[in-house]
Amino acid sequence: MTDYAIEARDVAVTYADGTEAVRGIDLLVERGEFVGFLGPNGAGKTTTIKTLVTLLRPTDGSIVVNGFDAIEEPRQVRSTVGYMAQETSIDPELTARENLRFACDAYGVPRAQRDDRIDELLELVELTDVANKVADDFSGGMKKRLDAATALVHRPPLVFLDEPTTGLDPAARNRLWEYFRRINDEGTTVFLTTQYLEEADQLCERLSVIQDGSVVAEGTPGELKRRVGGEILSVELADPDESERAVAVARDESLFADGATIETTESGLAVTARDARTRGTELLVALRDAGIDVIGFDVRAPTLDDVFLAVTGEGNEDGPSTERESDTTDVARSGTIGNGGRDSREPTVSDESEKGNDTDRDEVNG
Ligand SMILES: Nc1ncnc2c1ncn2[C@@H]1O[C@H](COP(=O)(O)OP(=O)(O)OP(=O)(O)O)[C@@H](O)[C@H]1O
Repeated sequence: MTDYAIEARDVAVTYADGTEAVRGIDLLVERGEFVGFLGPNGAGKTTTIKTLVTLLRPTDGSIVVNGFDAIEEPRQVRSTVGYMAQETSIDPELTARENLRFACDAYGVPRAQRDDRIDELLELVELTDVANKVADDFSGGMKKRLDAATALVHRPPLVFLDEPTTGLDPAARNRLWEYFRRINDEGTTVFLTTQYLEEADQLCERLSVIQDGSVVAEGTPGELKRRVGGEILSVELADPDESERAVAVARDESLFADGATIETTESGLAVTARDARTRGTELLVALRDAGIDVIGFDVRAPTLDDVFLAVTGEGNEDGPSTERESDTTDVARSGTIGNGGRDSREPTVSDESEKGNDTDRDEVNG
């Protein structure tokens, strides 16, 4: 048996309108790994996931998931993956238990195993106490936990989580993290996309960053941070209008090692350099000598936000600023996890269609 949960090579997906959403990416995910797939809006994350779970047919390339060919054996792929889509798949009019029963039907879980499986999952996502309440009364976090549980009724060895915590407050997000860690500890391979870089940092062993349909960086969170090239010294000036002059001072004095990046910021300047910490005081002295007042400074290790900015050239404004929804609110009927007007039951990976029957795949070229 192959050691890989996902072996995707040179995968390209072009939509019918000509949009090249994915342009020749390779992804190798070992069984049991927890990997993250990051990228700005529209980078191609969801398209990639939909292709891996066989909802979309690649225009080019090869995909093997859990040892099954995604084009030749989509039914087998679907029976061995769980997919928690960005759009919720739960029916608000059904109870938590009924939603899970529906998912068991859809995934063909043998009748004799259903009750035990449902009890087990309700316990895992801590919804046993509200098992018989309708999902419409659940908070955003509870709905997401139920959503995650429905993706696991058939005990898939590989689960895809597409921005699973978007819109949740930190407490609700933490609770879901715990749950994702637990399923991974139990051996499930997890493929996560997120716009919260802290989430990727906390959970993922390995990350791929995608931009404009191509993978632009790969590595462990630590490797990616080291690639930023040192630490970051931020200097706050009394008069931010002096930023340009402060940058010129920092550059003129050649204070920092080759490869340093010295840029203006809203409040002053920032230096990314291997020796940012050790040469920082010299910069402060040089600024004082130039008559530039400094009111604060800070040296820190790079975060994934810095990595994201360095490799994609884009800030991650969508992440932390996303509308939030409290896990503790009793009724938080969500507008943040919309299904885009589509029937939330369709398409799902539980569809039993075989190769050649593409009615459940989104429209793509090729
Ligand atoms: N059905 C479709 N037809 C045509 N183009 C599409 C379709 N779905 C997505 N796209 C385009 O493909 C590109 C990749 O979209 P995709 O949804 O995969 O990105 P993403 O990284 O998941 O973004 P987000 O974080 O916003 O969900 C975008 O340019 C998007 O507009």
